[in-house]
Amino acid sequence: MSRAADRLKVVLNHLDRSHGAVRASFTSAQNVSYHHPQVLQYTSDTGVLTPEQRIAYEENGFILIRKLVSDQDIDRFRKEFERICKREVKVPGLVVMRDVTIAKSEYVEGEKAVTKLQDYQEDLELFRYCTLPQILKYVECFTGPNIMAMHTMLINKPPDTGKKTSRHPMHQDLHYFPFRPADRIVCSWTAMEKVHRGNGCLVVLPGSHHGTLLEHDYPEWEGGVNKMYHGVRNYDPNHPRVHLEMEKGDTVFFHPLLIHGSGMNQTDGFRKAISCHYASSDCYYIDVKGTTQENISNEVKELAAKKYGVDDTVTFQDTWALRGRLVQGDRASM
Ligand SMILES: CCCCCCCCCC(=O)SCCNC(=O)CCNC(=O)[C@H](O)C(C)(C)COP(=O)(O)OP(=O)(O)OC[C@H]1O[C@@H](n2cnc3c(N)ncnc32)[C@H](O)[C@@H]1OP(=O)(O)O
Ligand SMILES: Nc1ncnc2c1ncn2[C@@H]1O[C@H](COP(=O)(O)OP(=O)(O)OP(=O)(O)O)[C@@H](O)[C@H]1O
Ligand SMILES: O=C(O)CCC(=O)C(=O)O
Ligand SMILES: [Fe+2]
Ligand SMILES: [Mg+2]
Repeated sequence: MSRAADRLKVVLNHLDRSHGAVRASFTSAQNVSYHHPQVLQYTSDTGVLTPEQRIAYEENGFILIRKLVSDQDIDRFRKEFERICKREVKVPGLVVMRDVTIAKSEYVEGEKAVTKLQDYQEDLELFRYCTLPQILKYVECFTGPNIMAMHTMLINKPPDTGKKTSRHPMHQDLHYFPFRPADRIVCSWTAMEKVHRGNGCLVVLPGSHHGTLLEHDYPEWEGGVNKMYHGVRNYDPNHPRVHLEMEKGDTVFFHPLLIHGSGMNQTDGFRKAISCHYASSDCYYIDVKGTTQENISNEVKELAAKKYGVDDTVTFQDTWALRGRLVQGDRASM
């Protein structure tokens, strides 16, 4: 463990023994703690995360919990995914995204054409993922007790066609979110099968969540890039990278500023994962005009205009408020 972690651990032990001050500083809206320095910024003590796990998240910006979701649940999500691809169910608001090379070439039917389902919140069977008690138990450590499911995805990373478009460029998810504070947002990402370097597992830059939101844009990739797959413009190429190899049911929770992406799928199977971004319902919307998020906000509004046939009185924030679903506690400002 690093010296910083050693120091955190000493202070944490001290605080746990004293007045529950870590919890107090976390729940206070302003994070004002008059008598103690705020040692743990990212998690609260709900008795779920061990001190070691809290320190690890503090340092790394992610935490991996093995076998959190059962095989039975994952098999149900997979079945529902197949039904959706075969168009046996129609889900309001769902975006079925096809890989850019597939979409622009031959006609492919069924799940082999689908790279990602986005916004499955109206599908009761898939949305069950966002309400699983064992997931929410962890989510609460990051968001606090009032929890909204803000963004839902089922990723079906296709075998690469040779153009490397199955990659997802390195990015921070906060780029897409017009709400704050960032520390009260967390992504839960569950492997639906074994994911490894060969089929394009998640790649993370540990500790990058300590930085600020960076400028994002389309990477200059010769073979093309999927719609809205923005990447961080400049990140330190020497920053250590970690490939998150996971088994079916393993779940990673990560901070929205953590720089991450996924590599090419070099196998002939479709690499599946299901995810949900949660936020405290006490978060608030921000205006992204004049910020680095303006580019994605314009793309989303343009898409929303086409998809819902609405005009530009629908704001980037509205598109989020419409999709968000309360999963625990009370709905406040979101
Ligand atoms: C709201 C953002 C939320 C993100 C939150 C958290 C972090 C997540 C990080 C990400 O995942 S970023 C990626 C987010 N992706 C999306 O939000 C989904 C974007 N995709 C879509 O909305 C649709 O797939 C799209 C509108 C691009 C296409 O759907 P359509 O049903 O209109 O497809 P169609 O096959 O009719 O093709 C229409 C045009 O789009 C093109 N197209 C289709 N799939 C594409 C693709 N994947 N990339 C680029 N272009 C694509 C297609 O070639 C064609 O071009 P042309 O008009 O030039 O002929
Ligand atoms: N040239 C590149 N520019 C920007 N990002 C890249 C580039 N090549 C890979 N990446 C991104 O880096 C991350 C990790 O990729 P990684 O190197 O693990 O996969 P890969 O290049 O597909 O395969 P390999 O493991 O064999 O190198 C992914 O998010 C990927 O999109
Ligand atoms: O490749 C994946 O499964 C994750 C992609 C990702 O980070 C995202 O969609 O935000
Ligand atoms: Fe992401
Ligand atoms: Mg590489």
